[in-house]
Amino acid sequence: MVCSLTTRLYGGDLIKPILQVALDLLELDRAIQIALEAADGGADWIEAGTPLIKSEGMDAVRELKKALPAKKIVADMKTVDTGAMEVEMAAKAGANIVAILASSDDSTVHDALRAARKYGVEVMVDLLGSPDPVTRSREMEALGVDYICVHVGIDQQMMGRRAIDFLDEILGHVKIPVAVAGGIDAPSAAEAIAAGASIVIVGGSVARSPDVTASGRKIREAMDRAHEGVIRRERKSMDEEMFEIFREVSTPNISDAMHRKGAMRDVLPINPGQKIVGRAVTVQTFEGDWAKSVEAIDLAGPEDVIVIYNGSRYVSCWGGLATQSCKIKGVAGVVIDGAVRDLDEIREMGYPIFASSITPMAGEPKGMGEINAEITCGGLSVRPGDLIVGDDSGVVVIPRERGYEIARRAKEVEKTESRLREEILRGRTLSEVANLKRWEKK
Ligand SMILES: O=C([C@H](O)CO)[C@H](O)[C@H](O)COP(=O)(O)O
Repeated sequence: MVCSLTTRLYGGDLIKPILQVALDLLELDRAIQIALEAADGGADWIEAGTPLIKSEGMDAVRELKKALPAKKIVADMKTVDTGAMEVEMAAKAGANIVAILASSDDSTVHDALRAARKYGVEVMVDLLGSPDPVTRSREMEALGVDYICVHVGIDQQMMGRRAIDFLDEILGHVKIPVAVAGGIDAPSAAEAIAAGASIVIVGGSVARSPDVTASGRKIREAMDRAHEGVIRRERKSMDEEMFEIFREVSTPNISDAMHRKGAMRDVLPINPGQKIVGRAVTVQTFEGDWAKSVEAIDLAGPEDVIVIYNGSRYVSCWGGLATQSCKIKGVAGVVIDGAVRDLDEIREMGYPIFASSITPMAGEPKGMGEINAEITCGGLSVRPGDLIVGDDSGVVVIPRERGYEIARRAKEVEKTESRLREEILRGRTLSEVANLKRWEKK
């Protein structure tokens, strides 16, 4: 669908779309550096993100204003009470715009507006979590706020919600400028401007990028060219998106996204350099009995990983012929809590197999056990349909009901690490960029 740009004429001048870069990190020194790079990349406004404000207080606003005196500083307070107090503190620290929550009581909005007018700052109202955003945005406009922010929060994004879908609901219902925030990247920034947004708020796509300036420029250019016409991207299914992300991120990223959980013990790659992503087809067998393991090949497909509990380190339930059969069938890979053999053949085929031990001795096809029951593999419970990702660091299990969410969160971990790596390459130590001395959990 081609969206034509809604030209917004305020007082006769076409308003250039605003790029606001949000600094949602905990360390102020890193935030200042990223802000300077974002300004070089075309950011018009700089936002002291809520996590930064919670971590550093109003020093976050003070130091950003000091570093970039010519830029508008937005304090994303997400105020929900004591409107005047929070606006006053942000204004006195140097903020030009203060963000409050639309879900706050009208008394808080009135109080915030009174302080805003007194201290010469503007108020942006964030629709995050509003049960009736259209009605509430109209009410906020009537109360006199300066901007409306259509916002899908980071946790909501991890569940698949997109700000651009939500934006269409609001535009056309208010006359004041509308901002959009929530997982915005260059294509969705262009879509937002073409749909009629006046302000695009970007956090992770810029602030967690190894090259902040280049990422900012890319979004700036997309916004400035939106008037040429934008093709709104067809959304992939959540399953497609999930598999795509799991193929991109590492098992350490995934484990971190699950708060350092989900890794199998003593199950390692037989063929280094291989990656597997798939849904578990589980096999419960007994020492050396390889019948059910092989029968599982008949049930498994290209997006499946056969996960076997055989329980013996000394009798193999898997070898070259089974691997050949899997490869021909196109099964994504095999994970075995147990022994494997015929390594020369398996390595020759370059097929992804993970196992806990190696032996030349096989057992018998007795047919004991079952397929697609819940099993324990590598010390973890694995249910049919759970997501399995394996790489040179090992194998992780993601509960099937959290697959998409964990994929998205792992992608955020990967983005954060890419920025930290850049700062280490510039000469800082890991403990400095991670500010370990401050955040060691006592
Ligand atoms: O307001 C934000 C969020 O609630 C964390 O405080 C972010 O600044 C906003 O979502 C923009 O960040 P991205 O979604 O990473 O672009």
